[in-house]
Amino acid sequence: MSYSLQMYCRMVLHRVGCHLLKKTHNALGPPIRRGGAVYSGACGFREEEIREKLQAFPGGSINLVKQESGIALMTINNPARMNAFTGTMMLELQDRVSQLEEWTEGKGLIVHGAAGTFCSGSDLNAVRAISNPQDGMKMCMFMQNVLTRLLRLPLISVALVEGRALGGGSELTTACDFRLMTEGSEIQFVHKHMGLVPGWGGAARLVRIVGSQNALKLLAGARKVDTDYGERIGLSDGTVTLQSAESTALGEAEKWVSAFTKGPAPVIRAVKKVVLSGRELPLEDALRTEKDVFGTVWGGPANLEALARKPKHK
Ligand SMILES: CC[C@@H](C(=O)O)C(=O)SCCNC(=O)CCNC(=O)[C@H](O)C(C)(C)COP(=O)(O)OP(=O)(O)OC[C@H]1O[C@@H](n2cnc3c(N)ncnc32)[C@H](O)[C@@H]1OP(=O)(O)O
Repeated sequence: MSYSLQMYCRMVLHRVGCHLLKKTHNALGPPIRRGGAVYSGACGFREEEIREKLQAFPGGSINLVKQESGIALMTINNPARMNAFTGTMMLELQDRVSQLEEWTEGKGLIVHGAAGTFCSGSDLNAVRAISNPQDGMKMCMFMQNVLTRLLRLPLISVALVEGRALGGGSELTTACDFRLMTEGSEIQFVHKHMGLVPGWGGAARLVRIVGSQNALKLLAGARKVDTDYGERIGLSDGTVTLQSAESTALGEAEKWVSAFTKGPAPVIRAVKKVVLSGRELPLEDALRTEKDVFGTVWGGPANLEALARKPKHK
């Protein structure tokens, strides 16, 4: 076959391949599918198996209030155990994330702990009972799925840290867009002291938040992060101080996040989506996602109303 015929055939095959790839990409939508889990049956993850095991460890709850303001409050509630995650709380966290994925008016989320402390990680009684490698890996995959979906919610999320955030509790803080800490609170990745590394996705997210050197210090040193150090390395986005005798840390956190959720829900949710794809996707995928999301707000009610107002951004 002559060279020019070879080149022609290669060009045709290349064009057909690109066309099929483009059709597949458009059909599947952007790589970050709503509620995109990391592990599925396709990679041997049998969720029903771990759900059954986690059911055997009851106690505590994950409470959720979806407010008129568009800001939801999620409470890690197991105060007798410093808000440690029992098995049923892990399952409830998955249910609450599913509810938030369906909340189309939502704009923000504050995750906090009951009784003035954040969360002391997995319930050690449950951990001891599923300490074999197989069950440990299944729990790890389950919690990675749930926390990845939490971070990917089209809501601006804040972890409000009061008291202590330890182990899995420190990992939970990294599954929010922002972290606010109260005076005297501490975030500590204690995993090394447990002979472990993070398993709920906390290491992967921590590197993206504070950089690999700081992540190494926090994990290899199991270093306590207080408000000053947290702000210095970028793990904390602010220290919550009570403005009056009546104010509460939760109220101050709501004021803080409200600065970013003011505006129509479709626009705020679109902002989170384009930042999320910029954070997670290769450039060209992120650009395509941005184009898709732009198309949902361009000429929409908020855009047309703003144009009619002849806005002046003082
Ligand atoms: C992927 C990581 C993940 C995993 O591997 O699955 C983990 O998160 S492993 C768990 C990591 N967390 C810990 O190791 C924290 C252990 N707890 C503590 O260090 C301390 O309790 C504290 C959180 C620093 C608080 O100390 P203190 O103020 O002195 O209170 P107490 O220690 O007396 O605690 C009160 C009460 O709560 C129970 N508790 C606390 N944390 C847990 C926990 N993670 N699991 C189960 N129970 C917990 C503690 O036992 C006390 O109960 P009583 O003994 O009945 O009084």
